[in-house]
Amino acid sequence: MTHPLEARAIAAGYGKRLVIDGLDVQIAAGRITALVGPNACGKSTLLKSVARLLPLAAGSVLLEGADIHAMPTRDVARRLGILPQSPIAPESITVGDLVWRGRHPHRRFGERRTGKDDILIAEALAATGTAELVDRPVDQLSGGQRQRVWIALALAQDTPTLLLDEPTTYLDIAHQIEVMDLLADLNEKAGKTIVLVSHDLNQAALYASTIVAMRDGRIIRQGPPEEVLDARTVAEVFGLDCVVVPHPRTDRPQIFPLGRRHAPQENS
Ligand SMILES: Nc1ncnc2c1ncn2[C@@H]1O[C@H](COP(=O)(O)OP(=O)(O)OP(=O)(O)O)[C@@H](O)[C@H]1O
Repeated sequence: MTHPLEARAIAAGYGKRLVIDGLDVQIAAGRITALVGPNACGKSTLLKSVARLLPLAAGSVLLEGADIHAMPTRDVARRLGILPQSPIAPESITVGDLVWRGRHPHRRFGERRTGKDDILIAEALAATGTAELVDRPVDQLSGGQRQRVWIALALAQDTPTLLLDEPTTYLDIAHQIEVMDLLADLNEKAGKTIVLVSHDLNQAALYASTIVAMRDGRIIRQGPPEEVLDARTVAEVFGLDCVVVPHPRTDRPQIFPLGRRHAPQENS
């Protein structure tokens, strides 16, 4: 089976320093995959590398089975939507104009905006609760409003695969659930493949069917939350002692940190 996205022995970093080196990952089609791990372990670097936002020092990335580096940019943008960690909007752009940019990869030069564009933009604004912000300049929004507008842009792009770097940062708890429910819905109903970076292990456990746990630029464990999110992995990846209890509704593992771990990890 062809994976929507696959990294083969990739190396990437900044300047001469490689953050990831010889890393393999296969993203399952039609699933939600969460990348978790401590600050600076390389989650964003991995996401940017597979999205072609960062050059590879070695290895290859396959998007729907084809070498992403050999693909025209427009073709990549039709297949892959990405929400980077700190996206920067053009100065004074309005919400409506920013979300409209999500439609650009789908049109030829000079082609007019169509009814389908209008529908997809309206849907993206409605799904993210940003329709009433449509005429506001993006740089005057709150952090949470802005984050939802960027998600709307990624949705308007209407790609089969979405990569989202910490999509719920800046969001209050209700909006976090709203965005995660929206992603779950897109995954279930539209079959979208979703890869997200998350610092919230419990949220990742609830929504993702695959957890990829990273440390020091390497994948330490990968699999369903029930298999990956145990006390041993949390100790190994984050250096924390914790208890794991099943979520009362879903039975998915939920982590309660007890404190930093002082004992050597090998003795766990
Ligand atoms: N633009 C950059 N230039 C130089 N070094 C960078 C750059 N971006 C990231 N790094 C470094 O690469 C390493 C991995 O960073 P990365 O952003 O991939 O980590 P992360 O796991 O996403 O972290 P966080 O959870 O803090 O967002 C870090 O040491 C970081 O300082």
